[in-house]
Amino acid sequence: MNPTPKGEAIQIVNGRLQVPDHPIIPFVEGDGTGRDIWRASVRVFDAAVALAYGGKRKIEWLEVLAGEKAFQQTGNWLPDETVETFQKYLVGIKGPLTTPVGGGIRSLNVALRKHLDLYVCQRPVRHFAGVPSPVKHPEKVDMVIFRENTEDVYTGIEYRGGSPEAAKIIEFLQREFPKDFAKIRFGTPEQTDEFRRLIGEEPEGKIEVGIGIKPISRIGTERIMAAAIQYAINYKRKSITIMHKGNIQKFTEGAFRDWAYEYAERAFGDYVYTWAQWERTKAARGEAAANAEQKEALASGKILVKDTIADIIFQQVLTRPDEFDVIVAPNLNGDYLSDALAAQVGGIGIAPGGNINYVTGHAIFEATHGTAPKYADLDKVNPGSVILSGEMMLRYMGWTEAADLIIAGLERTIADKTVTYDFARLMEGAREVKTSEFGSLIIANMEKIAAGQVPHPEETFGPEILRRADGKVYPHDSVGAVMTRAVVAVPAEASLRETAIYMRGRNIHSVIVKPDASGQWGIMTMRDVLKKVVREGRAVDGLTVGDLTTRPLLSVSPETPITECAALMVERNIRRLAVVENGEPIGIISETDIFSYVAE
Ligand SMILES: NC(=O)C1=CN([C@@H]2O[C@H](COP(=O)(O)OP(=O)(O)OC[C@H]3O[C@@H](n4cnc5c(N)ncnc54)[C@H](OP(=O)(O)O)[C@@H]3O)[C@@H](O)[C@H]2O)C=CC1
Ligand SMILES: O=C(O)CCC(=O)C(=O)O
Ligand SMILES: [Mg+2]
Repeated sequence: MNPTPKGEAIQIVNGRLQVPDHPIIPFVEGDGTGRDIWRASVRVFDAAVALAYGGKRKIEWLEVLAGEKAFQQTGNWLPDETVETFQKYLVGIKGPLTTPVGGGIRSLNVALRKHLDLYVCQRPVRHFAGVPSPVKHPEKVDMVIFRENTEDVYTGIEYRGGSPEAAKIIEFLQREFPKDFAKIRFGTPEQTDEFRRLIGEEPEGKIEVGIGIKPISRIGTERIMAAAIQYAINYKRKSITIMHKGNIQKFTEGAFRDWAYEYAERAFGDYVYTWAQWERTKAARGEAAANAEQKEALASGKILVKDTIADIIFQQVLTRPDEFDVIVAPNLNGDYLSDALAAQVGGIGIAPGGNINYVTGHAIFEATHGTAPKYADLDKVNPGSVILSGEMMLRYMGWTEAADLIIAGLERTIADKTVTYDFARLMEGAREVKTSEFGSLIIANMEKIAAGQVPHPEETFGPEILRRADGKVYPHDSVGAVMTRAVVAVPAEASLRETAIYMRGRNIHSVIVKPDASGQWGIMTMRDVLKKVVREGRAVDGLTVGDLTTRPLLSVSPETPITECAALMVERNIRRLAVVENGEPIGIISETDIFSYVAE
């Protein structure tokens, strides 16, 4: 390990991350393609931070060893020091690490998640304009997988067929649960040999049955569900789908579904409406009453919590992607689904993730893909997944400006059709570039965007979600503590129809309108559409958001006491206000936010 760099540790105080200007962030470069990818990615992270904060902030990187490099240098695949360093510094990032199939070491990736109890594997899946995709409407894919990250068959309690351990478990089942033992198809030498004879093979007089154990707990289910619901509330997501194979695995995945529903209703009843509620109402008062209840709940802004069985979900996310938003899954289902969904938006080269414990604050960000060994050291693969994992890390730290810049630089680079082999092979007119070149182009584009030399790509592509207040702490009874922190900003030229479709899809009632020539931000609300278009009988086509925008923004600061804000809203007869800090909108405060505060 390198000597500890100058800088300070990120800490968590009263459940909030405290990020110094020079945080020490441990990283593992990873095996295989990890080396090329890390070299390109770290340059992008450093450039984004430097451009966003003009030298005031800087990440002090601390390399820690894991995988092949660790084994070569220390004889240990995952040195204790690595785990301790991630423990100490709270937030880190890693490249992929190799796991052999059928034997050898257990996964180091999984070991790290378990050591730090990183119970959330958060994998956003969204489409970047211009990225090639095998589906017709990749832009409809905007989902976030919340994969439970510490339980399930991923726990790794397994016994090799023919081993004394497997024999012991089988004997135990035979003795204590004979009915269940009888379900093992080849659990006795007689059963095994009978089939061997049938296919003309010699009997062997022995059994070889591998045994795996799948633990799924109530508390483990509740904490992943809590993270998913909180995310859906914070980011105005409209539904949460529980993915499970509970029809077959009744007491593990079936229980996962039931516990998730129960918890959602118990802990977040004011925010969600569940299909379990719908079923109960249907049983008591009929289907029409259940439908009416659901309709009313969703109209009031509640998030729909539903479930889907794990096999059919793979078809539904392809054929009806707009019906899926946040997806909560047990460990293995989430693993499968994240690779499959990545394909819909351009593949695993652009699939980021974060392993997070929202209680302790520990987090290690990493790509969804593995080491892709056939491409190792060829400077060929797409570094996009690690770059976007770093973008998630910066957002988690509250360094939103740097994160935004990475997204903008990446979007511009893709829009320019300068891409790595995986996109180039599917994109007409693309110029294939190396891993390192792709990183350099993102940096060059970020520099131009920061200097205002090229339009920010989001200005061309429509709605942008501003998350300027992520990670900031405001006084308990102030607007900042209860406001909605994700602000949807659109350019005034955006079409009204497209914006209305976007707002309806996400159940949002207002959008912030980007500054006009005088630098003033504006707002357009659902009510403006009713008042200025529908009531007046105007045709929607041809109208832009700018036609309905109110400028300047009527706003409050995040420090405004909630009582004062409520008085202003009542006095002016308005339902929502922008929250502005240093001249920039950082949130929206609505009647519903204030009502939730009162209810809590
Ligand atoms: N978190 C982790 O560290 C993970 C580690 N692994 C480990 O990685 C090793 C290899 O696993 P494997 O199943 O081959 O899966 P990989 O994800 O490593 O690679 C599978 C295929 O995905 C494509 N791919 C992967 N990374 C990129 C990239 N950066 N840019 C473009 N395309 C990419 C390539 O497709 P194509 O051939 O079409 O070009 C590649 O052949 C295993 O030991 C596995 O256990 C796996 C997943 C996660
Ligand atoms: O640890 C590994 O090797 C594979 C892990 C994996 O595929 C994942 O977590 O998505
Ligand atoms: Mg995987």
